[in-house]
Amino acid sequence: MKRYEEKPFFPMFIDLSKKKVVVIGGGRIAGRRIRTLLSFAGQICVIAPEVTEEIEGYIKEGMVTHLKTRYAPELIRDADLVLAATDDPACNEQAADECRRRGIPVNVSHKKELCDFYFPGTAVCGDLTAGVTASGRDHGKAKRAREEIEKILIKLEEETKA
Ligand SMILES: C[C@@]1(CC(=O)O)c2cc3[nH]c(cc4nc(cc5[nH]c(cc(n2)[C@H]1CCC(=O)O)[C@@](C)(CC(=O)O)[C@@H]5CCC(=O)O)C(CC(=O)O)=C4CCC(=O)O)c(CCC(=O)O)c3CC(=O)O
Ligand SMILES: NC(=O)C1=CN([C@@H]2O[C@H](COP(=O)(O)OP(=O)(O)OC[C@H]3O[C@@H](n4cnc5c(N)ncnc54)[C@H](O)[C@@H]3O)[C@@H](O)[C@H]2O)C=CC1
Repeated sequence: MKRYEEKPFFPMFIDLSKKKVVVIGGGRIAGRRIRTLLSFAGQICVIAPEVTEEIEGYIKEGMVTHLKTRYAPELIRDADLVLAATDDPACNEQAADECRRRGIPVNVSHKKELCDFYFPGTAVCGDLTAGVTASGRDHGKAKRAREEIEKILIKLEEETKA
């Protein structure tokens, strides 16, 4: 697929509240993304033989469902969105291929060139939601921008309330 790298990704705000997001892998990165997605997604399913304590907590609380197994193509059949976030590049790439065949948007955490969308830094405050990306070139900068935006959103919310 051709990548129009001279143009930034369009920040589209999509309704995930009735959608199923499947996260493949249950490590640190998966945990960070799930933590964000909990505010947005209707259903989150994790596919991984082992998960971190953080994710285990979400599962116990009923916030996330868990398929305690390795990735297999049939497990993502009913997914609306997929995050391939295992530490096994071959597995992530296989999942990305399967998603392309099925027309499911996929994020591949070890290789930005395979991402249909980047995972943004997010800030939510009242009705205001912001997402930020550094176009895949500087996640640290995206994080700093998100932190600054968060402060602005909090300030705006307080001003609106006053
Ligand atoms: C391209 C992108 C694709 C995608 O969507 O996955 C991608 C790719 C990669 N990130 C890597 C590493 C780290 N990423 C972070 C953090 C964040 N990364 C996020 C997004 C993205 N990361 C996408 C767009 C990036 C952009 O906008 O430029 C954020 C915004 C959202 C989120 O992940 O929640 C979040 C900040 C959230 C916030 O705080 O707001 C940290 C921690 C830190 O910076 O503190 C580390 C250090 C490791 C660690 O400690 O985890 C590596 C490994 C290579 C390397 O180390 O460089 C790759 C792979 C590659 O570059 O090919
Ligand atoms: N995009 C980003 O922001 C970042 C991406 N990365 C990349 O993300 C990937 C994951 O990193 P971490 O979460 O730190 O790894 P981790 O080692 O904490 O977790 C890996 C997880 O993948 C699971 N897993 C392994 N093989 C699997 C399979 N076949 N099916 C299902 N689950 C499987 C393991 O059980 C474990 O839960 C790495 O490839 C790394 O290169 C790393 C840092 C930041």
